Amino acid sequence: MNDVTSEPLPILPPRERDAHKGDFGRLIIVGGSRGMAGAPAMAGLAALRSGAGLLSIATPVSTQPLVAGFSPCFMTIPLVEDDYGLLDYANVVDMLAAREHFDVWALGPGLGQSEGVTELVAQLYRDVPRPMVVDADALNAMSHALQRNPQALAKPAGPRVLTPHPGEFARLTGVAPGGSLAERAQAVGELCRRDPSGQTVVILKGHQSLVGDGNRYAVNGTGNPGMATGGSGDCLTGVIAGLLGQKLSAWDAARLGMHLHGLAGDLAAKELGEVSLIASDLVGYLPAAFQAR
Ligand SMILES: NC(=O)C1=CN([C@@H]2O[C@H](COP(=O)(O)OP(=O)(O)OC[C@H]3O[C@@H](n4cnc5c(N)ncnc54)[C@H](OP(=O)(O)O)[C@@H]3O)[C@@H](O)[C@H]2O)[C@@H](O)CC1
Ligand SMILES: Nc1ncnc2c1ncn2[C@@H]1O[C@H](COP(=O)(O)OP(=O)(O)O)[C@@H](O)[C@H]1O
Ligand SMILES: [Mg+2]
Repeated sequence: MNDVTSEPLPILPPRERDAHKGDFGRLIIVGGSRGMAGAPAMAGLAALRSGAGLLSIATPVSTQPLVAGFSPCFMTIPLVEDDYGLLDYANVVDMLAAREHFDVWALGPGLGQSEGVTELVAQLYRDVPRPMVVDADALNAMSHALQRNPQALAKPAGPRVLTPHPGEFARLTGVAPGGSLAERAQAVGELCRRDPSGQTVVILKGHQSLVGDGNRYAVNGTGNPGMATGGSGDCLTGVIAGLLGQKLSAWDAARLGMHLHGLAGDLAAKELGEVSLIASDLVGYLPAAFQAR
């Protein structure tokens, strides 16, 4: 199977002298819940380090001040929560109303699992006409949505990049972790083809992460086991969203995002040693990874 670099990786165009933040994407991350404020924050920092123009994080009201505290660059949107700090149905209408305002959406980091989360994620997945990264608990929400509606992944209103690790992939597809590269690629292809409109790209993460769109497949050659730590995947979500905000296609943003995310992990491991790698190191080495290409 080809490496993600076998097909030339896209080069981000030089920035015009009169560029402004709107040129590089207005992103929204829907994530976070009580006890998991870090996940959307790591995704948000990674998105900004990857070049996004503007970033908002929509998160339950009790988590909002914690998320906002991670960076002065974060704008935050409070979401109605239930008694457990998880999203309430009430958010669906407001968030759908925002679907035209933001250029790129990323759903899931730290979102938690509840009826309200499943309802909100399933409707945003179907109706947002913009590129969207779907990760973590948003993938778990889509697993629940599929039980009610087997067509929940079909014909989304815009391009989708799904980023499951093997556990999330197994919940979504019933395909257990492991298997050969060819078997994993076949399972990824079947998941992509749940969307006959051909707008879905899937990254199956872990050692030898692979990306597919139902026709093309590629494996990522960067990264190391030092990245097997909480927050690494949240960071990848942010990188891909940041690249989508700079007008890369879903396929190109996934390939370049995987390559640079793993390169950042390799640079960090070289400097820090693999065992000491934490997700915020990954975020810190992203600028170097973007330069190293
Ligand atoms: N600081 C924060 O706020 C953080 C918040 N986070 C947020 O937590 C939420 C839950 O996400 P999560 O991935 O932590 O838990 P979960 O969905 O139960 O899956 C874990 C299970 O899946 C499996 N598995 C995973 N990888 C595998 C592999 N390579 N190969 C094989 N199996 C593999 C494995 O299952 P096992 O084998 O143990 O049965 C493992 O136990 C999510 O919203 C995320 O954003 C985290 O990002 C951390 C930092
Ligand atoms: N052994 C490994 N080698 C290379 N990359 C790895 C390894 N283990 C994990 N990763 C990478 O780290 C990230 C882990 O994602 P995920 O499990 O979703 O983390 P989290 O949800 O805790 O942020 C993925 O991008 C995966 O490819
Ligand atoms: Mg994850």
